[in-house]
Amino acid sequence: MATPTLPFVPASSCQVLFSVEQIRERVIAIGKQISEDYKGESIVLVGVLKGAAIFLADLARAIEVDNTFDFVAVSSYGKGKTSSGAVKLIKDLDVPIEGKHVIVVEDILDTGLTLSYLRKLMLQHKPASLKIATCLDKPERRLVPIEADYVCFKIPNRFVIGYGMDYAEKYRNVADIRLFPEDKV
Ligand SMILES: O=P(O)(O)OC[C@H]1O[C@H](OP(=O)(O)OP(=O)(O)O)[C@H](O)[C@@H]1O
Ligand code: HPA
Repeated sequence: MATPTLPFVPASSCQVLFSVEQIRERVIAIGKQISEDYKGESIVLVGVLKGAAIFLADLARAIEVDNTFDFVAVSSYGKGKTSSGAVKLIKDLDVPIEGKHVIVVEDILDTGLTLSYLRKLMLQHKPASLKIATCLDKPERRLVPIEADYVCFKIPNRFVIGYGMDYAEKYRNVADIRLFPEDKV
């Protein structure tokens, strides 16, 4: 028997948590903060595919200090909304980060498993410094102790979509950030 597929939930039926304007304001503020913190330095932004691609694109343009970017890819959530707990590296860095000021850029810090795995991995490359920037932080869900240095918004324990964040690979293109209905997963 074929596996039943859930009906598609249109993004328009999901409640807006943060509007395009609210996101823009916070990204600009974080970009400004980073520009002050790294005045006179060069930084490497390391985006975590795929979710962070859109936040990184906006953040990089809000940062005034010299910056380059690279991407890594890890996976733990697969097609669903719950983490399998096992983080796998799918794509490594393309450029060396030894001796560089690195900021890992994430769309969301949830259980912390992804970022604590990545932090260890990045530290093995001996960067001059390592910080974390995340668009969203869901502190109630944390399973391992890790905090971000730059956070656009702290959110409650609800599954969100949009601005790069997916449910089963969909909704990444939604321009704002929305709550995914709890009864639809
Ligand atoms: O703090 P955690 O519980 O580890 O969750 C955060 C991670 O989960 C999502 O990635 P996902 O594996 O869904 O891949 P994606 O970026 O391609 O959506 C998100 O983009 C973060 O990387
Ligand atoms: O709330 C979420 N939405 C999308 N992806 C995620 N990865 C961890 N938490 C989330």
